[in-house]
Amino acid sequence: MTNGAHIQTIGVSHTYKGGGTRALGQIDLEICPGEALALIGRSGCGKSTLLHILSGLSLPTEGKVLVDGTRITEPSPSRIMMFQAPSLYPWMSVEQNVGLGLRFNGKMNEAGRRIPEVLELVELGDYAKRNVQDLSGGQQQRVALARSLALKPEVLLLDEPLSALDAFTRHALQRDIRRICKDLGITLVLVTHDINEAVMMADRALVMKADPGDIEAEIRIPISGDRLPSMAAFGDARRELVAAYEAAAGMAMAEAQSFIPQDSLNTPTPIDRLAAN
Ligand SMILES: Nc1ncnc2c1ncn2[C@@H]1O[C@H](COP(=O)(O)OP(=O)(O)OP(=O)(O)O)[C@@H](O)[C@H]1O
Repeated sequence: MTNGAHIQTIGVSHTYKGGGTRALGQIDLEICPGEALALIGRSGCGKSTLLHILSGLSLPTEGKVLVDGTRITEPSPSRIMMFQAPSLYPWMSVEQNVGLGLRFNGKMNEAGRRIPEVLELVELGDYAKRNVQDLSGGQQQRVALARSLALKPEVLLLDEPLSALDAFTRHALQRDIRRICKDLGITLVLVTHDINEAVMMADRALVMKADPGDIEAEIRIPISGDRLPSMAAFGDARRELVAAYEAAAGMAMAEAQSFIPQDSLNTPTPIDRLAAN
């Protein structure tokens, strides 16, 4: 269990060198310890740029990011970023891949205890000795998640890590990542194009607009316990988010709806079916 980190951005703006694209206008936001926050918006509105700045991988052109009151100037193993590709070493076993973060951070003395612990958390306890090449895409993302968790991060930053997965696997991971972060007290920030993913995973969603990237709306998603797309509260939050997305993107509702996987509009999703059995 960590305390989760408190994150604050003060006047953060970013202009890329070269082409001079102003990717972010002026972002002032606060994320509470242990909160799950989604950044959502059309392509090019600056979601990934903001996530990279929160991780310390990029420094803003102006403004600053404070984590627990301290200005960040570089990446840290306490703030882990996960991407669409799980980036595993294919010739290594599951446990060797999970131990890589510990190895690179000089913490191999913790491997014997931490690796089995985090493999249990991601439900891969029986897969420790397996080669990662023999795992499905969803299981490989679970290995990458276990590798991140082994470092006991205070912040997990997700840049659409589930977008390449099938609907069933994706829903299961959305549920499990939220549960694990809540159980461990990790502050979660995720970038997604998928409105359902935001409602499945986040306590709050920030809807961004482009030119320059800015926060246009904030939607709270106060659904306690397990979330299912068939719940009335889920549908309410999704409708609110679609309306905000539509306004931010300057598009018609029908066009905004086309960004949402149709399988979860009104029909039961794989997760609903799982819960019903
Ligand atoms: N390395 C770069 N150099 C110059 N401009 C960039 C660079 N990376 C991103 N941009 C520009 O900055 C703006 C914001 O890009 P960013 O990738 O943050 O948006 P995004 O909302 O994450 O988009 P997507 O959803 O497509 O990933 C865009 O106009 C993009 O073209």
